[in-house]
Amino acid sequence: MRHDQRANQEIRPVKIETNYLIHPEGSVLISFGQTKVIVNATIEESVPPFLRGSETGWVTAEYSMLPRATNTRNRRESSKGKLSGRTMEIQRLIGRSLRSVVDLKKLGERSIVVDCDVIQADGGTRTASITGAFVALQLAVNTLLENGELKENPIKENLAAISVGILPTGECVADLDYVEDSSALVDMNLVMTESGKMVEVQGTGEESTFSREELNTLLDLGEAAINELIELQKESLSNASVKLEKKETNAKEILIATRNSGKAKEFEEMFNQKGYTIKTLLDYPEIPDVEETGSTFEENARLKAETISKMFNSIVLADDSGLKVDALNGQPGVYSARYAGEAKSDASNNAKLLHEMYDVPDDKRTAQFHCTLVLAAPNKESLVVVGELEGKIGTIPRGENGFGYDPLFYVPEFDKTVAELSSEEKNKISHRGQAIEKLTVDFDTWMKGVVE
Ligand SMILES: O=c1nc[nH]c2c1ncn2[C@H]1C[C@H](O)[C@@H](COP(=O)(O)OP(=O)(O)OP(=O)(O)O)O1
Ligand SMILES: [Mg+2]
Repeated sequence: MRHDQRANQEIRPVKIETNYLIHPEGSVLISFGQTKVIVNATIEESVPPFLRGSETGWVTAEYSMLPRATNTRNRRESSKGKLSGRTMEIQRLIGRSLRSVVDLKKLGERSIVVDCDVIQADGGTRTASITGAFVALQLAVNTLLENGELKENPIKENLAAISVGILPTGECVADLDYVEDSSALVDMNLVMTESGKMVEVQGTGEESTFSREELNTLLDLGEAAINELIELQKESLSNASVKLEKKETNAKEILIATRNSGKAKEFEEMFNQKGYTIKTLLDYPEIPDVEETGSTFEENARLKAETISKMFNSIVLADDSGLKVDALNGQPGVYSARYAGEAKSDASNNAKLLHEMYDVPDDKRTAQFHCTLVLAAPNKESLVVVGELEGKIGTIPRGENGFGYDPLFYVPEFDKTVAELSSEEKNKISHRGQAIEKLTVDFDTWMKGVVE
């Protein structure tokens, strides 16, 4: 009898949670009883030097264990300054195993890096890593298939791994936990594919020997367990794609990477009219601000859209806008929000603008509101559109509507400032309204590239 009452062929309860973390292209938390491993797959658009120009991809893995994954604290390998032989051996095993089921030509000249981080160890961490790594790899490949980067699935078949062994009682068992593993007479790691092909058999007599017949029994136990694991992998992957489809039927929601409530209100009005609901970063207070380090509206809008799109692994729109005053050589431009300082106060910005413009005569007070919109999706070239509104800088603030520089932006054709226009009137003529109209025109063609 096993110490935890399992039957000899019985594996521990296995759970595979997909999309565990939000940043990686493929992410999985896999647990075998108390053994828990986080596996993340990352797509990189480059390959190791020996494959450059070969149109062949690469799959590789790294393995590590947190200090308190074990009963007593293990020093981090990073603080020791070198990887142990065990770590090297395990990460090579994981990489080899994954590559055995990937057609690297079909993957194209890109790499998938699979990180296996053991957060709790209770035996079988390398086999749990391999079984989870396959799922993370498939999830990452799915993102390439979904956004059209890949036309054909490079994964040939499923792959999983299990440990088997012989206990001091002479019994052959599957999926040893730490207690069993530390006293086992024979210890074996088995990696196999769905079609029953072997990828790796690592069997060792620990101060003991085993017969050919025992080897056969171990292989049978392992094969049965691996088939079970492959079923679980498939189940978790199909649940993950159901979630994705649900996300797509919600596709009428668009995330806008802004924290400006004035912009948010205008986007909401304009997108609601087109049958979309919106979310903004005001709904995600925990996400840090994206630093606007660019020197053009486009650079900043790209920074905001592409950073948040990667983070959410979804389509994201960003707006970078501002006021360009001719008499000030186009200033404040990209610095509009921070014109009077990092506090980003509309009142101080308007006061500073009036001050800078106090001696500029009426016919030299021309200005433009500019808006660049960038729509970004993971692994896809972004869509960029712009809109501009011509006007003049007033001498006293007028009107209560809108936000930002609206009370000082005079529109001759209405004989009003933008802050005196209704939101409907503003949206029809504004830089943002014009940019959204252009976006609507280009959206369908761009979108086709996203879902194909
Ligand atoms: O329709 C407008 N009416 C008046 N003022 C406007 C408008 N559109 C932009 N602006 C001004 C406000 C802000 O001073 C700057 C945008 O700076 P910008 O970095 O794009 O936005 P932000 O930092 O307020 O929010 P976020 O980056 O989170 O979208 O231009
Ligand atoms: Mg900003």
